[in-house]
Amino acid sequence: MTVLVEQPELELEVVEKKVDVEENELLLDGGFVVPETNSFGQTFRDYNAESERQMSVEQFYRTNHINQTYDFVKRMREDYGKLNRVEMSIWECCELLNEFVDESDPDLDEPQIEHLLQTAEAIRKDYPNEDWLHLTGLIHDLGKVLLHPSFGALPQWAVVGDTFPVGCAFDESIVHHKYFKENPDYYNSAYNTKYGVYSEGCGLNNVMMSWGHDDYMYLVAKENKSTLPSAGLFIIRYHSFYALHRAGAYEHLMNEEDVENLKWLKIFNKYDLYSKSKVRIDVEKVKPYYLSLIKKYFPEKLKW
Ligand SMILES: O[C@H]1[C@H](O)[C@@H](O)[C@H](O)[C@@H](O)[C@H]1O
Ligand SMILES: [Fe+2]
Ligand SMILES: [Fe+2]
Repeated sequence: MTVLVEQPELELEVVEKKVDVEENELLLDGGFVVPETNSFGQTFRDYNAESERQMSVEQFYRTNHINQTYDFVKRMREDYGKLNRVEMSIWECCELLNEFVDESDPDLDEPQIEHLLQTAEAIRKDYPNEDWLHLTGLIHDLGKVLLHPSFGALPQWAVVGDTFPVGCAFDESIVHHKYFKENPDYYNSAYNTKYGVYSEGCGLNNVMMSWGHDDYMYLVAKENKSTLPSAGLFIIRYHSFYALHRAGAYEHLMNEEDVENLKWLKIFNKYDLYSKSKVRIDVEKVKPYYLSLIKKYFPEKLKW
């Protein structure tokens, strides 16, 4: 049976307003105050600022860039795409994430569940009618469960951090780009050109992205027949693809549907990034609302 999923409508005017706001970090974004600095007193996503986390984050990206090759990604997609490891609900997965801290993130050292709820609640305030977007906020990082022993306890470099296409040249806008010089694909003439194994407008769906929590959670949602709209699935799959949604690289690989979905991703990104703070959310208070959304868009138990 094919389930037809309604695509949310995005008024262009709204997008333009949001984009304007991006230029001035202090302006309100439909109610959400975009903070100037992260909880360490630095600007967000400053990968060079001297901080407690700078060195470990850079070390993280070095290992990530060396090991994310076309062959590695292909193997991981095949293996983890089988979804034969665990059966659990979405909420159970949120709870599993409680113990993990993301080593790639210069802006956050809180357990992941805090980040999920902070993102979702910030979106909910500004977009009260887009319940699919609230749920997308809650689940977008659930793929980090790959760090858990029942998923083979993958190393951080294979789970978190920004993502990028493999199979074509690594764009200069990617964080700590210099470490790609130690990646074997960098010297492979099939992979190191602008298009590599891809073609103009082929669609991101046909592009292999570095392996991590985004692509994995997308596979989980899709294979378990989530009824989230395509924009929701797109956000989950590409939210770490900063070279695209922030720097505008790789646009030549997008098709028309990608262009539409990218508008929602840009909105989402502001909440994902700037809601990171030390302000705790009362989990028990908001839990019933999110359980009702999970019920609407997902089966009770999912294969992971
Ligand atoms: O460090 C962060 C973190 O791992 C996020 O979950 C991911 O989406 C970002 O792109 C990354 O830079
Ligand atoms: Fe993420
Ligand atoms: Fe996130």
